[in-house]
Amino acid sequence: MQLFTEAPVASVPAEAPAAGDTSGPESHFEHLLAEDSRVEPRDWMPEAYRKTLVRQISQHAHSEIIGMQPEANWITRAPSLKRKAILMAKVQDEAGHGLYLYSAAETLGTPREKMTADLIAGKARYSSIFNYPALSWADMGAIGWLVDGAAICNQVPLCRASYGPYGRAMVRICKEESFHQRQGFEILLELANGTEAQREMAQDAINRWYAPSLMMFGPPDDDSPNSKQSMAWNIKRFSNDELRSRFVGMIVEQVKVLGLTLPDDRIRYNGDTGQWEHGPLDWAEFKEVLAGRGPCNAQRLARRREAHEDGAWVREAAAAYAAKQAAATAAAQARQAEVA
Ligand SMILES: CC(C)(COP(=O)(O)OP(=O)(O)OC[C@H]1O[C@@H](n2cnc3c(N)ncnc32)[C@H](O)[C@@H]1OP(=O)(O)O)[C@@H](O)C(=O)NCCC(=O)NCCSC(=O)Cc1ccccc1
Repeated sequence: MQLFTEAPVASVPAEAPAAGDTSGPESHFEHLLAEDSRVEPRDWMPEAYRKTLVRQISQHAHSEIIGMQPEANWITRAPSLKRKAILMAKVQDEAGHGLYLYSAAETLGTPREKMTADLIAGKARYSSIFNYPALSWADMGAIGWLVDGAAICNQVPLCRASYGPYGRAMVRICKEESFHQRQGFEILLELANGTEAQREMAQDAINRWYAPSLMMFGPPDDDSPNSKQSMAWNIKRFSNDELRSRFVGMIVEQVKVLGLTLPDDRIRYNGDTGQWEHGPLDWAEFKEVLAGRGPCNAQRLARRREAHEDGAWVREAAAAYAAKQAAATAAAQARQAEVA
């Protein structure tokens, strides 16, 4: 069974300006985009391009970190040692994704401390999906299948994003998300083939996560202020609606393997447009969640703040150790200089 539809591409190195292209850094930047090549941290870039990347990459990093919470809540309640080990590994992977992404954003000149401060102050966005509660074990299946599935659909094209550090981080992240999606699907498959109560639990989880997972792709194209410019800069390769349609086409087939249903009887393939269509989504609810008034926004931020405060001693210890190492290195260099 095909779980995701597009293979990640290898990174394309930034090329030197073409012969004759000596008219300045702006034209080098335009040349890189025209050649569909990578822009690297050393390259000149318009301030608006830098700002857009910091916005998107930091939001993405925050989503990975906040996104650990709904599943971390279930680690102690996983139904077996094997499930517990798998879930723990998955949640750790999400932390790793957050760290790659913060590192990618830092290459644009924004320190991680600033991004974290914005998040815990409630000033930064993270994906709407993580403001919904995980109510049963079946939600671990639905999150893996639908949430990681939507993340893959959105992120595989980002492997070709024009900014090198972002695109390269996405290649690795997509490989891991693909495993996450399979583990979620497998949880649901086992429940779907279990007792009647387990089957109902799986269906209930799909019913609750379906619409929020479709909203992960962002507002409809005619209400997406950033898409046009991000596509012109080769950051986004497809529009929000195109990716949403692709995702619907993927899960509508996969749900048949589960023997379960999607809570949407308006799904159909439109042969004229080549797009999968779905029933209406509640965009008023989406806006409420983005405004901080979703079911779990307050809880997610409070938990993130608490974890940051609890981690203060680790940051202090790491800084003290680094200072000690730097002093020892400086002393050794001074001794060597004396001997020489
Ligand atoms: C597609 C989009 C999300 C939005 O397109 P854009 O062109 O950037 O914006 P557009 O003009 O269309 O929107 C207007 C405004 O609405 C905001 N907004 C839109 N949608 C959302 C939303 N859903 N939630 C919250 N806000 C949203 C948007 O920021 C903008 O506001 P701003 O102007 O900033 O104030 C894009 O940023 C992207 O591809 N990001 C990278 C992928 C990424 O971040 N993935 C995260 C999930 S990772 C994951 O799940 C892995 C995992 C699995 C399991 C467990 C743990 C982890």
